[in-house]
Amino acid sequence: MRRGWPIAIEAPGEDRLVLLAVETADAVRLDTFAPAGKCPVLISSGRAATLKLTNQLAAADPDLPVVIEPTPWLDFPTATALADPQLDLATPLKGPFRSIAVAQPLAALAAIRLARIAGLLPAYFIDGIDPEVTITPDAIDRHQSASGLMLATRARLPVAGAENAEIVAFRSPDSGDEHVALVIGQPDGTPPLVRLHSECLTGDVLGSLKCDCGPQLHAAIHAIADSGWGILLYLRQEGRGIGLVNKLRAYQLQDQGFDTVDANTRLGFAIDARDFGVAARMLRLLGQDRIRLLTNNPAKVAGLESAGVTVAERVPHSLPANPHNERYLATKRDRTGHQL
Ligand SMILES: Nc1nc2c(ncn2[C@@H]2O[C@H](COP(=O)(O)OP(=O)(O)OP(=O)(O)O)[C@@H](O)[C@H]2O)c(=O)[nH]1
Ligand SMILES: [Zn+2]
Repeated sequence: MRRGWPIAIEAPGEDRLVLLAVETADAVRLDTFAPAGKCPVLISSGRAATLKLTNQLAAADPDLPVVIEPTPWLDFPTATALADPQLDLATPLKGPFRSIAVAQPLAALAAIRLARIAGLLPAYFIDGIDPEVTITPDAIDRHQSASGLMLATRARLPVAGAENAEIVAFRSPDSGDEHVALVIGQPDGTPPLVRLHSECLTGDVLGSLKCDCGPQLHAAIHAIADSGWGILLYLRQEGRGIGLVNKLRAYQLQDQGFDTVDANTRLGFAIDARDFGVAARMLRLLGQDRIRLLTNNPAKVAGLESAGVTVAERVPHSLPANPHNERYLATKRDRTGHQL
C-alpha cells in the first residue's frame, strides 16, 4: 500500500474487497485499477460523519466504513479531498455524493485498521482490477498483536536521572515495531513503579511545547529512580497509534482550530488507537504482573488490567502547563477522561 499497489482483503464469509489506497494512488494508477474511469471510494465512519456522508440507509451500523457511489465527478482530486481533511475549510467539496452500505463489512473494517498501521489516510478506491495479492483480517491484526513479542536483547544503559538502568528491547516476527523497556534500579520484591510512555518524536526529541510528553518522560525517569526501582516502557505508538505523519496532519487541523479529539475524528481515526496489550506482555516478560502505574489516563489502567496486569495503585503524573499545551491538557481532562 505504501508503494501505491492495490491489495485485496478476504474475510471469512465475504467476497474479496479489492482496494487501492487513495493517499499513495495517482491518476495513472487509478486508471490502471479502474479502466472504466469510475470507481467507488471507501472512507471511515468518522470521516463520513465529518463530511455528513454517513450511510444514508436507515439501519446502518454507525461504526462501519461507508462506500461513496461512483459518479463522473468522483475523480482522483475529488477522492483526495474526500480522504484528506486538510483542505476541508479551504475548498468546498464537489458533489452530490451518495453513500451506500459496504458489502464486505469485516474486510472494510480491517482495511481501516490496515491504513492506520501503514500510517496512511484511511480511504480507498475499491472494486477495481483484482491484484490477486490477498491478505486476511487475521494477518492484519497479528501485526499489532502482543502474543509474538519476545525479549530480543538487554544491556546496561546509564541515563540522565538514573545511572543504574538497563535497557531491554523487544521484537515480534509480525511487525517492525521495536519496543523498549528501561529498568531502573534493582527489583526488590515490591511492585515496580511503571510508566507507559507512547512515542512522541516532536515532544521527546524536539522539545515540542504542544504536548506534555517530553517533560513527562524525564519526570517519569526521576520519579522511578526516586521510588527505588521501576520500569519505563517506551512504546512505539506515535501519535496515540496513528503514526507520525497522521499526527502532524492532526496538528495542522489543530492550527485550524480543531482540538486533539476532533482532529483525529476528521482524519477518520479513533481518538486513541493504542493497544496496551503490548505493554502488558512486556511487563510479563520482565516477570512483573503487579505494578504501580504513573498515569492520569484511566484507559491505561483498564488496558493493563484487561490484559492480566494488576495495577495496585495509580500514581498521578501531571506537569505544569505552558501557553502552547494548555488547550491540549484541558481537552484531555474534559473529553478523554484524564484525571489531572
Ligand atoms: N493523534 C494525536 N496524538 C497526540 C497528540 N498530542 C500528543 N499525541 C500523542 O499522544 C501520546 C502521548 O500520550 P501519553 O504520554 O501516553 O499520555 P496520555 O495517554 O495522555 O496519558 P498519561 O500521560 O499517562 O496520563 C504520544 O504518542 C503522542 O505522540 C495529538 O494532538 N494528536
Ligand atoms: Zn507529545
